[in-house]
Amino acid sequence: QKMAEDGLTLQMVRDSLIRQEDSIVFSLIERARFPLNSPMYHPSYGSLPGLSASLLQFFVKQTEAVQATAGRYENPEEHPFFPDNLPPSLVPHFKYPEVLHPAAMSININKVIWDMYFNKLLPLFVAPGDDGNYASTAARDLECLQALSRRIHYGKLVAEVKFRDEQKDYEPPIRAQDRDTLASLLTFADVEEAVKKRVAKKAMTFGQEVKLGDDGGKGKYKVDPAVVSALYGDWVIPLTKEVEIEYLLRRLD
Ligand SMILES: C=C(O[C@@H]1C=C(C(=O)O)C=C[C@H]1O)C(=O)O
Repeated sequence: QKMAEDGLTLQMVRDSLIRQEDSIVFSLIERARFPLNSPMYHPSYGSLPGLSASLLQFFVKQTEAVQATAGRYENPEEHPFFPDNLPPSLVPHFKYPEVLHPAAMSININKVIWDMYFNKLLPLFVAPGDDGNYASTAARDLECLQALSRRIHYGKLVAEVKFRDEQKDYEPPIRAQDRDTLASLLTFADVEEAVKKRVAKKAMTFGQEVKLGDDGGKGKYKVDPAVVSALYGDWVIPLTKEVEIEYLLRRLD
């Protein structure tokens, strides 16, 4: 009956995930303009009023505080990386559609996304080196993190539509808190394959050198399409499914 209210369909949710691929690929391309710039990831670089935090951590916390004040986290699609002690929104309340079960609010896997991004992904697509552009680089990192986080937590909406479409199939494994059965119910291997191929193609299309006349830089991309495909196959898709499962486990609470 809720379905009629908000008209949400699996196709709409998938279209949004496809659109979000653009943001993810572009944010990776923008980050790849800068080398690793590792000093900003070391705790106690500079003299920051955040005690032992790295410059990057300081940057993210301060930016999230500003964005929280401007209402960013009022949107159920947004999840902060440092949710503790965020200031309240100071803008008038916007009535976002209430689509999800209230338990969705308790799910935030940004710690896992943070570790994956800095420890695994980053070294795969940025050049080594240091050009001193730490603030710009930190801003690009946060763009990547936020785009990835939004996509992965979109799993809540994916799970909600799948649950509504096949409530009878989902209820028994939810009651049994059976993760494996839920995982196989919500998996569509053909969709996953298409996603991995499409993001590689987007990395080729968006990351090519655009030239007039001769196609000089053929085969050279700003971010390796194979890395983008692996990012999705190894982390984005599995983490989206993890969010889907966490949501479904609480769906009947
Ligand atoms: C997101 C979905 O659920 C699962 C996860 C996918 C993904 O993260 O891209 C793709 C297919 C499903 O196995 C979906 O069905 O679209």
